[in-house]
Amino acid sequence: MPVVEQRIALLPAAGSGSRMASAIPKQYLPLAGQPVLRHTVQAFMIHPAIDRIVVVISPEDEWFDEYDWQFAQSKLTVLRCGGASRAESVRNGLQAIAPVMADSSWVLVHDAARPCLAQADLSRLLQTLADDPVGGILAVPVADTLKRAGEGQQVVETVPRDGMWQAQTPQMFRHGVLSKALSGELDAGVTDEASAIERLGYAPRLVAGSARNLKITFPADLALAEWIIAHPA
Ligand SMILES: Nc1ccn([C@@H]2O[C@H](COP(=O)(O)OP(=O)(O)OP(=O)(O)O)[C@@H](O)[C@H]2O)c(=O)n1
Ligand SMILES: C[C@](O)(CO)[C@H](O)COP(=O)(O)O
Repeated sequence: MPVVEQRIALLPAAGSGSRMASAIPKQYLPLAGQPVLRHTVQAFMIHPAIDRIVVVISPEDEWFDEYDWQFAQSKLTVLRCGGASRAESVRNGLQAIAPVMADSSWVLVHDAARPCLAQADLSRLLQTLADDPVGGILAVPVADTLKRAGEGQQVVETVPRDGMWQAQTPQMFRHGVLSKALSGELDAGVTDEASAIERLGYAPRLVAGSARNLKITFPADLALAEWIIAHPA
């Protein structure tokens, strides 16, 4: 297969959802009548600038095949190569597609657990970074005052919030540099792709996103996502 420059959405979907405390992984919980993952796939399926969607699931996943993915068959590839951490799942996915990917291809890593990604936000990321030499991420400026807790959960400091942003996904980088960034030790400090890119000495660009692009982490987030899906921007 020829190696061509593409824009690939890589969706890590191999987590166990422990903070959700549900019987099934949160990416398969029902949201507006469909599993969470279907909404996430759909956001990239309908965007004309995305060439392929690669979903990384756990080798032990027993839920994915329970659903109909025909709607996305023209773009969708599923890889059962999820790892012990999000970063490992992303690295494994990158390695699996490497033989058919130009180093210059854009990879947009997006949490399967973020099903409310708006087309306008995705378009803004793609347009802002189209010629960027490094890449970047969707993010939102911190709106609350930040406190650092001590061992007894008492305040030890108020963290100045000027210039503080909350990272979201997609996180968009070239396949070659992202693969290099994730080839190092994936310790607890690598909680997103940008942190690995920063370790190479690069400065990813922050692209303003929306609080609607929430990550479903805790049970209450599902109700918020239901409202967001029911009230398109
Ligand atoms: N080993 C892992 C861990 C997480 N993820 C994915 O990375 C995204 C963000 O991770 P997170 O919200 O932490 O999901 P979980 O790890 O499933 O949640 P928890 O930390 O509560 O267990 C999710 O789409 C999740 O499926 C993954 O692909 N592989
Ligand atoms: C990648 C991410 O969504 C950016 O905020 C976040 O770091 C994922 O954290 P998680 O604990 O793996 O959900």
